[in-house]
Amino acid sequence: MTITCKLLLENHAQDWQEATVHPFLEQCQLGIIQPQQFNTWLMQDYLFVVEFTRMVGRVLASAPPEHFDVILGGLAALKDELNWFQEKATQRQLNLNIKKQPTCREYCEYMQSLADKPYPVQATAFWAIELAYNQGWQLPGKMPDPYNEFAQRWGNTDFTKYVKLLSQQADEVLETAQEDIQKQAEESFLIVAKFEHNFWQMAFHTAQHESK
Ligand SMILES: Cc1ncc(C[n+]2csc(CCO)c2C)c(N)n1
Repeated sequence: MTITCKLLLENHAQDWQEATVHPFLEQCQLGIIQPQQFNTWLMQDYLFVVEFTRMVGRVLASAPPEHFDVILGGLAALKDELNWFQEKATQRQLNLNIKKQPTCREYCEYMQSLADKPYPVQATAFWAIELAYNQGWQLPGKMPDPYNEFAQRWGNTDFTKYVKLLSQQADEVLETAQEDIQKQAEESFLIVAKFEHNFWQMAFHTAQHESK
């Protein structure tokens, strides 16, 4: 049987729940997240998005030309995204010239390792990483300021449509992929889910002295 993005979400509902539902996001929604927790997330996520941008560049390099439109759209959005992170950091007087925490570093190393994987595996991981934020920031419901800006950024309908297109592209190539490649795609989905959970944990359990 062919694996699809929908089936991955159905077959691994528990793992996906842990990736997208977390006290960090719930406490943003309640307006009670501590600044050092939020700032740790913001700074580490900037470093993550830098590496993610490189990953998307490599996904483009592996993709068939019919998939370029969507991926190039994603890369254009990342240009804006990186500038926006810098703006947010400046507003909060955060220095982005910092080291990655181990969880962030391991996730980034994993994204680098995807370069050696067949395109259907890369396309599945790419979709899963984007979906994690699309759902995670949307599920808790309307957030108070200043978190609403973050929730809107990744929970809005245009971003949801873009993530849907990513799933269609992944499904399309999974359909003709050999069984062992489908298996690798499934593994990549589970690894992304685990790293997403760990990333929330990292920010949520940050110690005060580690936040700057
Ligand atoms: C840990 C972590 N996982 C996923 C994303 C999702 N994401 C990566 S780049 C980007 C902008 C649009 O492509 C989005 C939403 C993230 N930021 N951080």
